[in-house]
Amino acid sequence: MNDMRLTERVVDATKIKISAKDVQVYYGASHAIKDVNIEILDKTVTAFIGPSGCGKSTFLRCLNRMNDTIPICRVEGKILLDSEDIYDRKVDPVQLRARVGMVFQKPNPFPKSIYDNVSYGPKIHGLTRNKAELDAVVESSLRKAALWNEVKDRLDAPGTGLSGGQQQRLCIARAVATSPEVLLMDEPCSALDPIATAQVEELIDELRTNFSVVIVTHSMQQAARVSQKTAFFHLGNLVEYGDTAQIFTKPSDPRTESYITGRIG
Ligand SMILES: Nc1ncnc2c1ncn2[C@@H]1O[C@H](COP(=O)(O)OP(=O)(O)OP(=O)(O)O)[C@@H](O)[C@H]1O
Repeated sequence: MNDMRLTERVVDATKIKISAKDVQVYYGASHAIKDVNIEILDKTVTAFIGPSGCGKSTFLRCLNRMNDTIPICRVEGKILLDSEDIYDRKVDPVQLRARVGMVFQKPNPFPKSIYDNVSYGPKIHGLTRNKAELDAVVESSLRKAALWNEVKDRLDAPGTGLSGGQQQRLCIARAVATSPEVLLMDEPCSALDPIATAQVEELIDELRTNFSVVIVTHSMQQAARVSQKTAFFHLGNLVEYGDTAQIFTKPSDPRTESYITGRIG
């Protein structure tokens, strides 16, 4: 944990972006998330950590209703984005996912050009009026994803032809192209080499100036490097949630302490 930069970290964001209340998730009869309450701040990176199978990804997927796509999955409780209940009947999940974007473990660009990968979201959501505006969104999204300089001369080349790290930054560009308010990242670096991981981590830090970022990670070093807030999950429970520096140096629950010292998980 030599590269932890805990003391540099100041949490100045106070606006609550997502508020989850008494959330339960079931897969059939199996109770995967138990009574989770959490308030996720705007313009902050929040890390979800915990042993394999503790429910990190399940809970992350609740935040943009990705669990809707799993037929046996049932979500109870309330999740508010700003003050709007995202499970309300009136909410269109497709529109919601433009506001709460997601980046997955394995880079998954569409089998289309780099340009088309990034322009797809703004096009289907009607966010631009003409080609010049679309070009501008594609460029600014690729810049936000720190990829523009590497691809600006080959926007028509297939996205799948990029390196793994570039593909993941393309997926980040695709997610930010719809100007989301929240970006969910499910182990976004697990398929990347250390150099690409460092680039994506640096990017995550920049992204929080514009978005609330929630990242699931298996790496405690990564959680310590990129996040200001950390939530520790264990057996479907949110055991402890607080400032990253506090969680890693003075956890208040013995289960958190066991995990961060390597005794469980
Ligand atoms: N699609 C699914 N159908 C049935 N059960 C599932 C499904 N997805 C997850 N589960 C179960 O829900 C529990 C939580 O899984 P989840 O993947 O959310 O944990 P996790 O903490 O993200 O794990 P990991 O770190 O291994 O990715 C586990 O018991 C898992 O087997």
